[in-house]
Amino acid sequence: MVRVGEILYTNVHPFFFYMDREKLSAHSRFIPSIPARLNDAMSRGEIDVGAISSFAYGKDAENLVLMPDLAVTSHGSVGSIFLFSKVPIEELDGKKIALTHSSATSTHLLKIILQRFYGHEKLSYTTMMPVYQDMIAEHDACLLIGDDAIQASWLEQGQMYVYDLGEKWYHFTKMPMTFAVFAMRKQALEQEPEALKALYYDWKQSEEQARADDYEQLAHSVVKDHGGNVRFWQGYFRKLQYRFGPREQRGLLHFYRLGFEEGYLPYDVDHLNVWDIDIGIHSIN
Ligand SMILES: C=C(O[C@@H]1C=C(C(=O)O)C=C[C@H]1O)C(=O)O
Repeated sequence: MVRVGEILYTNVHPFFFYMDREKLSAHSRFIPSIPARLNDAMSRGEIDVGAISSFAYGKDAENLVLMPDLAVTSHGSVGSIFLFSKVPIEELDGKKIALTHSSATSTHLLKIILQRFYGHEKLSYTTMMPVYQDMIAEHDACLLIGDDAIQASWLEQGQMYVYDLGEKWYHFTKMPMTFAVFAMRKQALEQEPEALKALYYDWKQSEEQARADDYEQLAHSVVKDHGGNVRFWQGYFRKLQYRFGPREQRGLLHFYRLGFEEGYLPYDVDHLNVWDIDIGIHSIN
């Protein structure tokens, strides 16, 4: 049985919406959670495959392999990873920032942006539950991701400075930013290649079907759970990129390089191990 991590946020829904879960249940068990929990479960060997934070792949790269061409990426603004701040971003030095406990990529991305790109030196970070009002009550700024960030942006009435981290990353690097990757444990690939192939083809097919429908059916279902309207969600999905080609890979390697230089990664992740279904694992740098 393959244990499959399923991120609960809307941004990964295109991959899961049209999956044939009944057919897959013959060999796969789905475990839904927030990214940070799935990252930990993957590194402890409690799940075998699924979407995790791209940062978590960097931390555990030697034990993991990436599924080809699946990711959650933005080329510029992402629409659901926001820093809400009481002061302009240039004035955040010396201030207190609350971070959502659900993220690994965006929390490190924020630190890189503030420290490396804005040159801020003295920041205090507190990791918290993603409850906007609590976070902002005692801090100068807070970082939210996923549906929590979207909901907070709807609540916020224009009193705060709101920064989209995908846009900031693009502004300073001119590169895309990959937030989630689909990774699997090397051991699982040795033991369950056929089940992993079936999952891969279903994820790919689901994403293609969602895109071919211009995300309409998917958006209708998201409105029921999260509010908003169909056009909003269609626009959100259209803007996100679900490919993981050479440009996205270069952007991710650049993120790892900066993460290593800033001391967040224990080693320089200078290549990605990607699964080629016909050939096996190959290294990209
Ligand atoms: C685009 C997003 O990407 C998510 C951000 C993640 C992180 O910061 O660790 C992890 C998984 C992604 O699905 C989002 O949540 O808004």
